Amino acid sequence: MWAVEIQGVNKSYLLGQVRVNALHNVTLNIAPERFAVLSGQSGSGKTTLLNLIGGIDKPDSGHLRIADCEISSLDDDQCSAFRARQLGFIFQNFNLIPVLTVRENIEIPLLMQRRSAIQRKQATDEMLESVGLMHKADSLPNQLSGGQRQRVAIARALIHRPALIVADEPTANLDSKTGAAILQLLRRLQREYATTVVFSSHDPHVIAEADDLYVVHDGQVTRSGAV
Ligand SMILES: Nc1ncnc2c1ncn2[C@@H]1O[C@H](COP(=O)(O)OP(=O)(O)OP(=O)(O)O)[C@@H](O)[C@H]1O
Repeated sequence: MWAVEIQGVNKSYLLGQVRVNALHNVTLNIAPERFAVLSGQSGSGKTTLLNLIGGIDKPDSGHLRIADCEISSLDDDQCSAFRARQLGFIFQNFNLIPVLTVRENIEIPLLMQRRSAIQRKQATDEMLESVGLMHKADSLPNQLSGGQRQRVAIARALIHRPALIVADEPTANLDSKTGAAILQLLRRLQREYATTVVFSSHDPHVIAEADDLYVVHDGQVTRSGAV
């Protein structure tokens, strides 16, 4: 079974009267428990591809199987339920909820799964320890540094033990030292939690960490093989 199986996927956007072909006949497979990096220039199609893998958007044609589920054929409710159970997301801009504390942000995926208060507390404490933020549990996101915010986002992405984590340039808004620390943290937890990560970036340090590298160019994807 593949963690991500994509066959003949096409995606275009209508920009006024002009149709922009963002992805053209993309076929790729990612094995479970890999740290897969999508690299490519700005505008090459990385975010479009991650949005399809994460079930945020749908392809015009082709097949997408994620964790053994054909997500391109799910309706909106089924897709939301699938995302809540099987996927974790990490974004460039952190996307934390500003009025919730660090602890409350991290436990959101467990609330969506209606886990009990005791289960949520136990799992959140474990994640706070893993990402080194126990001392910030009751802080709000705007009281944290960029690196700390991304640690919260990593904890939130992992807490429900998803099959796959989709990370769209999560180090792009961080200085190089903080970015390197975030990369190492995610790499360590990806191994510890035996999950698959699909990470988009054009940073050579991220590319050097890849188990598998895919290069996106003008909406087409080629595999560069194990690094
Ligand atoms: N909502 C949209 N409407 C119209 N065109 C879009 C839309 N989203 C993306 N595009 C176009 O699709 C192509 C791929 O964009 P995409 O955002 O996937 O690239 P990217 O590789 O993620 O770029 P970056 O590294 O700058 O984020 C680009 O030509 C872009 O202009």
